[in-house]
Amino acid sequence: MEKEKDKNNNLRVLLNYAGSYKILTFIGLILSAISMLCSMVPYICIWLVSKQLIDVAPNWTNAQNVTIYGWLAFAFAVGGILIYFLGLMCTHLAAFRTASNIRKQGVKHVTKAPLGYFDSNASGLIRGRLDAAAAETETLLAHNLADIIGTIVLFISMLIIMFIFDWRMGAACVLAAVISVIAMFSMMGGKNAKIMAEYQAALDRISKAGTEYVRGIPVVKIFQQTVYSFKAFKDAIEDYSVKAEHYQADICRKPQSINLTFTEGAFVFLVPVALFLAPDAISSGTFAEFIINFAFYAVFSAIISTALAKIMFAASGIMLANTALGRINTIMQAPILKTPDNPKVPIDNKVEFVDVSFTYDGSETPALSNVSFTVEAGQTIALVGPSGGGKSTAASLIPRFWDVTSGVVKVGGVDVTQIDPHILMDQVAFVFQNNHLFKATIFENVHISKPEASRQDVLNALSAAQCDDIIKKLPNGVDTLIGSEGTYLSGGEQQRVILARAILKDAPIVILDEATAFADPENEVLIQKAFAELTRGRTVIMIAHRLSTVVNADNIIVLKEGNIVEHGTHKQLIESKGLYFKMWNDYNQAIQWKITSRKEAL
Ligand SMILES: Nc1ncnc2c1ncn2[C@@H]1O[C@H](COP(=O)(O)OP(=O)(O)OP(=O)(O)O)[C@@H](O)[C@H]1O
Repeated sequence: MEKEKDKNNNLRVLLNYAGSYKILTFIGLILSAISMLCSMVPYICIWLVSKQLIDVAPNWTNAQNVTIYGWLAFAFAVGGILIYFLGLMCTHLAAFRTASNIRKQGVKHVTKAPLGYFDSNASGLIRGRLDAAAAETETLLAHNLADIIGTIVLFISMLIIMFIFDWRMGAACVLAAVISVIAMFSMMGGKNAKIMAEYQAALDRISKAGTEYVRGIPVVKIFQQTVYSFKAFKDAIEDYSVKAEHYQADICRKPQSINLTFTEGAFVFLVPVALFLAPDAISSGTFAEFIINFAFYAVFSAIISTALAKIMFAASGIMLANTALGRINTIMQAPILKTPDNPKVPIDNKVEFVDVSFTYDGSETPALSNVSFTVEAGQTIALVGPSGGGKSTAASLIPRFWDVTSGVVKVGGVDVTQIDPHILMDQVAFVFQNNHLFKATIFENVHISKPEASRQDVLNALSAAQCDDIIKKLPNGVDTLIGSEGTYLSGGEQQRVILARAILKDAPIVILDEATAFADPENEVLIQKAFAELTRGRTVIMIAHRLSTVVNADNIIVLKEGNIVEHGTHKQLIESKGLYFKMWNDYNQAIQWKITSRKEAL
């Protein structure tokens, strides 16, 4: 019952996407129903012609209405086809508009999602999902719905006609159809519905794991692995084959055989019933009419298989559209970044965390628990600590990649949720490790952070980010398209261009995720210089992986499992001999080891 309600709701939701074009769907459905009624008329005409011929036999010239019936049959057959096409045009127009509106509204919705949403939902992937789901709804709206309505009308009129001429032979034909339909629905209903859902879910898992596998091909190749090393993909394939075999062999085999037998042989009961009725017809002198009726039902029963085939296609279309709509709904339910009704303006560049806790959606343990700290305007603080401690999470709450679960993050004395998102974005520049360059020129890649900047501003930013050597060696200098025709930048070079982008933005607050690995020592020196340019005179929150870069920070916050376990200057933390002290010793030992190995290698 609930499910039926869901389906109806889904259909209503889908139809609402069509906007004013919704009416075309209804017109299309009505036309489809009319065309089905038209397609019945030729059969009745055949019956009438046969009856008249037998009535006047052997004086055939007395059969005056034969021509009229012939033309009538022709007119309704052609008219039915034309009306059907007209109906399809309407449903197609509405379906295209629906799909296009789904795409537009989906994209519009996700652009309002917080940036963090795109960490786990790559924008390309969302677009792909939206596109595929929108296309899947097209089939339902353009064809399946019209076919369902047409088939319902066809069935009702068939039932009426079946019983008009000879109810006994009519019942024989209907019985075959009923058995066929029962067999078909037994594959889908009851406990089989659950198995079918599991089968669909296995199919979904295989497709997701397949995508992950394709993404991971470089890793698989590098480590000389095979597809079987991708356990999730292998498991998904195996699980699917078990479910598919069970579904096909145990669930579908019997009902499908019954369905096909009675769909294609709708007259299996007709012949025995006719043989049973024939003697009566002969003795009562109505054998001629009996033969006409028999011929009519034999011909007419052929429609049953067409109607049943249509129902089957329509049922699978509805299922597909339902799953598509489910996918669309998850996109439409993406969280929205709330904008303040009466935005406030930050008064300075101070950053404050007041009792902040944050738990990722779907996670049970908080990534941050009751975290409080203050970064005065112009100060530099470093977030350090073991992997998974919550450093990146804390940094990402400042530009509202996510909103806190409890507590407040303030910029310039104002809760970030009360600042106009555009102003907040202007206030903060962030350089994260997963920032990437677009397939565009170096100039465009930097210019994007401040569209009103002049060419000279961009060049100055590149220079400040120590990019002069990169530009010098490129064929078209700053106008070289990167990511094409063999023009690729090394990791360290890319990092410097990204820093130029942040320098050009000239935001007073800088959030910096210091990269863990650079290509070579030369690049590293240049990057440190670029960092220094970017952070000069600004409020800086730095996620530090190498402790050498935090020694001069005004405050170091040590995060472990989402809690601040220590804070203070480098000197204070070394003296207190806590976690930072231990990390510092480990770090120095690692450096020592690196230097010794290099010396030995030389
Ligand atoms: N998008 C996400 N969804 C769910 N959990 C997440 C997400 N990002 C991080 N986490 C979890 O939140 C916790 C803190 O992660 P975070 O990335 O902030 O730590 P970190 O200190 O920056 O780690 P690292 O030094 O390895 O970058 C971890 O347990 C992590 O698994």
